[in-house]
Amino acid sequence: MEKHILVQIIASLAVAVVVGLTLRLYSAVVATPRRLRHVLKQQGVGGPPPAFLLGNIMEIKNSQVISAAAATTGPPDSDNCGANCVASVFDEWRRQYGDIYTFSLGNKPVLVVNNYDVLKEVTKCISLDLGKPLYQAKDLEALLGNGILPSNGKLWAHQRKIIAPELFIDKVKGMTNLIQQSTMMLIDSWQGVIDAEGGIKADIKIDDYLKKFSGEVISRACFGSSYAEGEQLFKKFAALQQLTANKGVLLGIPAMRYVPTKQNRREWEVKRDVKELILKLVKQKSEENLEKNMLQMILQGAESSNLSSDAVEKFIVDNCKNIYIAGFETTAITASWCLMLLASNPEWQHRLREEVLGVCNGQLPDFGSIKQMKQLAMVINETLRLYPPAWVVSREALNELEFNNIRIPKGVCIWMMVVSLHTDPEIWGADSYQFKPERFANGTIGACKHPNLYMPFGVGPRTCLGMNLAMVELKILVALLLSNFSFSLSPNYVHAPALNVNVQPAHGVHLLIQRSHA
Ligand code: HEM
Repeated sequence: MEKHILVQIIASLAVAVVVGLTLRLYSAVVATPRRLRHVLKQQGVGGPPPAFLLGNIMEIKNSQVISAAAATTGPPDSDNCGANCVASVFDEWRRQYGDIYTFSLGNKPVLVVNNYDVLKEVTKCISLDLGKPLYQAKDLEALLGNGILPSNGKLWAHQRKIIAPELFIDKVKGMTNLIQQSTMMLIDSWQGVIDAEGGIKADIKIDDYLKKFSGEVISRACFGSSYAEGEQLFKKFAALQQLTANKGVLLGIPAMRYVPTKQNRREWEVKRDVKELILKLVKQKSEENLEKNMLQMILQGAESSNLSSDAVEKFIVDNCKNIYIAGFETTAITASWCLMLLASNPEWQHRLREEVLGVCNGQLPDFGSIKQMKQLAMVINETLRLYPPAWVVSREALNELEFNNIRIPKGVCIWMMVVSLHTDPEIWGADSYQFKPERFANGTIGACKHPNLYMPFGVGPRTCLGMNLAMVELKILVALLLSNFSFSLSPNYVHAPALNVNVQPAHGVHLLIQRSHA
């Protein structure tokens, strides 16, 4: 009899657990997203109807496939810039539903904001209630962990306090030598290819060389190692990034990241390898007892945080991963796009070379001289306008917020479509899709109607910490390359901006590189 009662109790408990879990799942997947969309709809914000579980992911995915088919050979068409590879479906929704609309990323409602008054308030908001989307921390866990890029609240503030001073402009000034040396290594390798091909010019796919360059700079500047020492690590990062990008639509599906699919198992394995490699590097560098660099600061920051030893390890590994990932590919891709644009616009290439040679007067470009290269700054700004590596700046309302009388309930994400805003004719004028660096002659303020909507480095308190380093790095690199070579597009170049994690050239950038004075 007693046994019978026990079985009944266990069965009732099991039913209660199953019902509880089902209700929670229903709430997370159906009821909450529906309620959030309803709150927005009541305020006149519409959008495409979401499909069960996937939301609108398939429409976005299909529009990217169509955009990828728009690849062209030769110089880029005036409207085939970064905006072309991502924005088609978003532009269509904007036409249909207006400047503010909502779509669903899996079960997550996302508010896309193109309205300037609302954007003005979002970009100025400094509240910790406007944070990074929580889905990013979950979906990109293997890649970013809980480092500075996806974290929020007190943890984020603590990480920023540790990392920011290491990237202040006076610190970057001290990195000029190593940037010059890393560029000279790149120049030597291109000279070598040219020599092997007869000594005058060579057809070179530049992307991997530029990645090696930016990897060298970030390894030496932030971690006191070299690209060669960190090479294995960079390869693992690339593998992790590719595994994340391969997930495509699966990324948005709730709980998919826990399923031991072949892809997920591979991701867990690479993640373990990355952790081991970083910890080995940290151990080696702290034993060398060199001058303090970012690695040492992250180490100190972790140790002073009253964390358990596992948590200290995680803090270090996650933040090292974040710095590498934030600064490595973004800078390399910008350099690729910049050289592609200079190769397609010989008159600008000529103007910049004249400027560099005039300012440097036979010396290497350095921190002082690059400040005088106004046209170089204009070209880099224009590159980042047309091909911003980060095509969207995203946030989540971690508590209810209000912008320009629009109530944004907790849990709604906000997307600022950088690629669309950077080419919006209302902001930049009728020539918004064209490469015209002269628009930046008087800085961002003179270039467009709403300067806060030029956001290649993001906005507000979460603005890119590596902006100074990236700009100095790009200026020294381009100035030195222009003093040594001239560039034209190779017949092998296929222009196809594509969306991976960043906006990048799908088939790489092939240039004919000729030795100057050859
Ligand atoms: C052309 C090169 C680069 C571009 C276009 C770029 C762009 C960005 C963007 C768009 C964000 C997000 C901002 C936001 O959400 O508002 C960001 C964040 C960040 N970037 Fe960069 N970045 C570049 C280079 C670098 C470099 C070289 C480093 C470091 C060595 C770096 C470190 C960071 C960090 C640490 C954050 C996180 C800031 C935070 O959340 O508080 N970036 N970057």
